[in-house]
Amino acid sequence: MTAHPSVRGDVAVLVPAAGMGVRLGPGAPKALRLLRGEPLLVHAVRRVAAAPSVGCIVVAAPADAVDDVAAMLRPLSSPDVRLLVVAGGASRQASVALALAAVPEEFGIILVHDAARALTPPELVETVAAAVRGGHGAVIPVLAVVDTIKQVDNSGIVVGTVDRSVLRAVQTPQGFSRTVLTSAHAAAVDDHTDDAGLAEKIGVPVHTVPGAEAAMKITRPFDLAVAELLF
Ligand SMILES: Nc1ccn([C@@H]2O[C@H](COP(=O)(O)OP(=O)(O)OP(=O)(O)O)[C@@H](O)[C@H]2O)c(=O)n1
Ligand SMILES: C[C@](O)(CO)[C@H](O)COP(=O)(O)O
Repeated sequence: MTAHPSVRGDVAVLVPAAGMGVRLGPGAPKALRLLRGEPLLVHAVRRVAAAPSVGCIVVAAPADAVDDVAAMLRPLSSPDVRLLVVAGGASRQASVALALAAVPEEFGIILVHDAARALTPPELVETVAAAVRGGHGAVIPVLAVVDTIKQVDNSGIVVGTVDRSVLRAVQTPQGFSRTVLTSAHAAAVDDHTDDAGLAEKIGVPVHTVPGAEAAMKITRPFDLAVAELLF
């Protein structure tokens, strides 16, 4: 991955971690489930904190686990990286909004990540931060789509084949100037699966950078097994 010059500590990263992990199956909230003996959230925050640009991390934890999560993450904080934990909300978007409200005023660049992308390399955090620092108001990491994509109707019959050359699979962290992210959330009228979708809604151009295979989202049991192997 390309190395970028970075400015130590000018970036805040929001880590929504309040989801239940329904698709992963029964158990603790997904961010607290273990990968090689440590919670997914610990893996994710450790990698974010290792990115030189990051000066603050705000985690949105399950509401009944805020104190436990703060204690769990305390060893990852340092004089260079402030760590805050707030209670998350009923949707990812609500959790991001609650974390955003807690970001100290001095941070003008804000990235939004997923605890579920536990193995995201610090270099990807740097790449996204550098693109925002370079003047893009909204930045997302993307990968090419490798499968053929079909559109189907309600009975499962194929309606057509989509041109995959114009499609991208979107990852996190997604990066924003503070103004764009706060305006996008303030204008939100319905739920979106990512923050760039909110920026699109207010007419902000969204810049893409190359994603990373290791930034895969752990969603289903198969993904957790893959992450164990990748580790
Ligand atoms: N109310 C919610 C829902 C999701 N998230 C977070 O948003 C990220 C991406 O969501 P996803 O992978 O879909 O997690 P879950 O919502 O936990 O998964 P599921 O839909 O299978 O329950 C995760 O880190 C998750 O913890 C959150 O902070 N608050
Ligand atoms: C934000 C995200 O990870 C980008 O791919 C994704 O949209 C989250 O979606 P989910 O349905 O909440 O897993």
